[in-house]
Amino acid sequence: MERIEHRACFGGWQDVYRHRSAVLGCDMSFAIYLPPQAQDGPVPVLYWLSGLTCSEQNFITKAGAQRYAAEHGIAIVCPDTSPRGDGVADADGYDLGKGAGFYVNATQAPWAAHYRMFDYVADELPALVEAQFPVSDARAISGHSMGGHGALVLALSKPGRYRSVSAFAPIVAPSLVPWGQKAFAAYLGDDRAAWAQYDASALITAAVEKLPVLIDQGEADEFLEVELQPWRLKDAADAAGHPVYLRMQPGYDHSYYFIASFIGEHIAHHAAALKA
Ligand SMILES: N[C@@H](CCC(=O)N[C@@H](CS)C(=O)NCC(=O)O)C(=O)O
Repeated sequence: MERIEHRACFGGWQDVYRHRSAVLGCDMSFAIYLPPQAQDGPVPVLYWLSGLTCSEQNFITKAGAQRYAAEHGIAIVCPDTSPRGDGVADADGYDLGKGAGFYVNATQAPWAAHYRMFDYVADELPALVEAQFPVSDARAISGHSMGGHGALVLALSKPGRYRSVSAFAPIVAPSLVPWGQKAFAAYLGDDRAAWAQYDASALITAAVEKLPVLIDQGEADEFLEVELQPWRLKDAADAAGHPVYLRMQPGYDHSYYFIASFIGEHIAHHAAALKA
């Protein structure tokens, strides 16, 4: 593992590392913010999953989260959104292939060789982070859009792994919307049972652990009606008695201006659970 960026930030450090991922079979970069409290002992970790077209850079340069992470004494780990490198399959569109891993374990050629972002985020990355940095095993997870989908699916399908979960403008029903249908058909084939394993609105009907879910969604989000449809998760959760707090935010679009506006509240939400 090699440190490739190191910057002082709100009394802590915003770093980026490169490492060899055995799960993905390629070199990967991830970002980690270590708050000032990490100098005195292990701190809890929030995992942030970004959306389509992003790398580990978008969140650390645009969300303004470090101020709140420093206030609450929480580390933030941001993985990339897909496997990377010359030997890794890709497609022309921005919504499939590199930058669009959808946090699934692909089963179909040519994707299955490297696209195993579910296992990478659930297991390999936390094991590495917990072995190498002054962090505890108290974990929270959040994300945006495709990353909101990833955060919801990971929290719903790995009971006990995370103490809290939230999302910004998540893709909540990938099996039913164009972004998800394109990616799932490519990565998982046409077996709808395989799709359901990665569909938060399907998973929430049978989740054994009822972690409260905080969601912020901009009402002026250009992807709201066709790709996001957060009411699908809310309706399924209400029917299952699973607490979902869906906050519709007038005027906000899909961008990091929206994320920056509410990230402080999300970090406070996670801090309450991580320190309980
Ligand atoms: N740029 C794409 C949309 C992709 C997009 O909005 N990506 C979101 C996540 S789904 C994002 O975070 N973009 C990068 C950024 O805003 O920094 C398009 O051509 O329609």
